[in-house]
Amino acid sequence: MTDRTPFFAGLTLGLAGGRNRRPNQKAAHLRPVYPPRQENHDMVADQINQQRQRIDEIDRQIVDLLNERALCAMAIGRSKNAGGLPEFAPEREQAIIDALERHNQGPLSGQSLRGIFAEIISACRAVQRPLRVAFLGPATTFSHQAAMRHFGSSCEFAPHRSIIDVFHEVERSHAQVGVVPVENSSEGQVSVTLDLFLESDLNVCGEIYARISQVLMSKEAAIEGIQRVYSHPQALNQCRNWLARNMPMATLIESTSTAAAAQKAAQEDGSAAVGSILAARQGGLNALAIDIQDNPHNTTRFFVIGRQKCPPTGNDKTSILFVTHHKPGMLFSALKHFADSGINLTRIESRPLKNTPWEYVFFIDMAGHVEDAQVRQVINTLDEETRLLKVLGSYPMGEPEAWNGAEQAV
Ligand SMILES: C=C(O[C@@H]1C=C(C(=O)O)C=C[C@H]1O)C(=O)O
Repeated sequence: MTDRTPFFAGLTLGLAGGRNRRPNQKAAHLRPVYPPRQENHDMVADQINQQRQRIDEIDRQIVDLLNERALCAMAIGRSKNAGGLPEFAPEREQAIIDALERHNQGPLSGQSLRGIFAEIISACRAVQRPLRVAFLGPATTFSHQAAMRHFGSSCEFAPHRSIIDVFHEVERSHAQVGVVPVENSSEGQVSVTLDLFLESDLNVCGEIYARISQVLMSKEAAIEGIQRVYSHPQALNQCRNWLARNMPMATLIESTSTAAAAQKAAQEDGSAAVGSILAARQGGLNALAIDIQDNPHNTTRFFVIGRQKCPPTGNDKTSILFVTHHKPGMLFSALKHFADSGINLTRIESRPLKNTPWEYVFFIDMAGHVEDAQVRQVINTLDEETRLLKVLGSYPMGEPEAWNGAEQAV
């Protein structure tokens, strides 16, 4: 991806018009820094130099240690190849991050540490074999960003035109994993994804929560000149009130993705797009307003799908789907098994069964792993009582992303 200078000009403009900052209030990093008074100057310079030398020394040690770590990963990769095991081991990656968070004494935050180790693990995975990650493209969609944050940048990211293509790529082994949206905190279920699980044999082997900050972007310098706003229907819905309040005269036009909308806005005068700050940057567009989603806590949950199953980590979720017999009390009876076993349900959703009108398939997420005795037992009972039951997978419980605001996403 290339940075283009106009984006930065546009971003500054956008921030001034953004929701959280008054026009003349400068961000701390933009305030002028004055040189220290002359008498302190030498002492300060000396202190800084000393610490910088120390940092240079530490950085060299870090590089040596990282290479030592990569050599271990290569050796593990060779053993896995010999044993026919997949290179990607999500449960091990989760265990590493959890243990390091427990070990961490600060001042680095847990979130910083997670980001750093996502990249370290990504690089060590890549020396075995780069992980190929299929996602709903084009580049810069929220799926792409969620995938990059979760898997680090040392992967092959493969954009696809539709969610069904992402499933197919993983099914055909063209990619080891795929990232697909499953639900949004404002807009609810992503029905295409749910429906595909009925037909597909892929497993859910991870979940990613991504805070969604929507940006209004355009090659125009101000909102006033904009007649058309492009975006994915989900994104337009997420910003419906803001758009009605701030640009009531603009026509809203649906696109296949937020990234495609940004491309359209880059080609047309008088047009804007709603999408990610990354899409604005990629398209060289001005960010005219940031965080325009009506719900400030707008979050999308993604599933990582793969052909492999994920062993327990001690902090997992399990997703299943089932179809009950069409008799009174069947859903109640199914849910009662979970209640009786004290299993915490984290989501329940239904979708119509396509080939049997007025019958439904239920999707349930629960705390626990399918190898846990209690979860196993309830699933076995349900299997006997229902017309169809499918375990979609057990996977490490994801953590909702801490909110830094759109500026940090730059
Ligand atoms: C090195 C391994 O392979 C991969 C890389 C990992 C790492 O860099 O720590 C962890 C898990 C795997 O996805 C391993 O399985 O231990």
